[in-house]
Amino acid sequence: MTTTVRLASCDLPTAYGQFQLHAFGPETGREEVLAAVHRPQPAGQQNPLVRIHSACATGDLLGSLKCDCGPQLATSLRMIGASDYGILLYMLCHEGRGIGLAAKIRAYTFMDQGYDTVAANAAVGAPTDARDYRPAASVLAWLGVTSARLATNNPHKIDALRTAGITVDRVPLSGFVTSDNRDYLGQKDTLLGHLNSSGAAAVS
Ligand SMILES: Nc1nc2c(ncn2[C@@H]2O[C@H](COP(=O)(O)OP(=O)(O)OP(=O)(O)O)[C@@H](O)[C@H]2O)c(=O)[nH]1
Ligand SMILES: [Zn+2]
Repeated sequence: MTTTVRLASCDLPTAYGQFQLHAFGPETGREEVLAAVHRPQPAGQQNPLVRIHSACATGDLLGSLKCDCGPQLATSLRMIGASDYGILLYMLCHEGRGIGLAAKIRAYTFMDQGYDTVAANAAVGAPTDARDYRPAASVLAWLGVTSARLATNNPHKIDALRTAGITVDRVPLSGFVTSDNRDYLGQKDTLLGHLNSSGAAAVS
């Protein structure tokens, strides 16, 4: 595995609050993780609210109703912006559960024919999930995070941080169900082992 290093930083005022941005990636190559840190009193709070968000151009940018990424991202940013210490890790390298945008779009055409999300990935020759969370753990280590409240329904993210020595409490981030994403959210629970992605109660 290549080492994840900080490539650039700046301050950024946003609709959700003031953030410090850091781009991380391998020493030679493209950036992989955008870290947005909201910490109004830098010396004070520990145990940040953390969201590790896998890039989803269709959901995050276009408002796709086929998944829950868009509302999960907006809700996370609202929660982080309202917190005393919060961190969004936007995983640029995790589009399509790590298989990339083109492969995800190809998989969507199979899902439109009735394939579930696992079978659709297989139909395009892609693994079910190709995400590596070690860069996210490296970024949190760089930020000095030793314990976190992680907003997720995905147990693999929790396991990855714990393996890296970070203490994790889970904050559920579910309930963003639409008629278009209902089947997919159910498949996340039954096929991918997620913790009630399709649950009724949304985090506010
Ligand atoms: N291959 C594939 N990727 C998808 C599909 N729908 C969403 N994605 C991608 O899945 C990633 C988000 O994963 P999810 O399983 O929705 O959620 P998660 O990030 O694992 O878990 P949470 O932390 O609970 O949100 C993003 O990179 C999306 O682009 C799909 O049908 N096929
Ligand atoms: Zn999505």
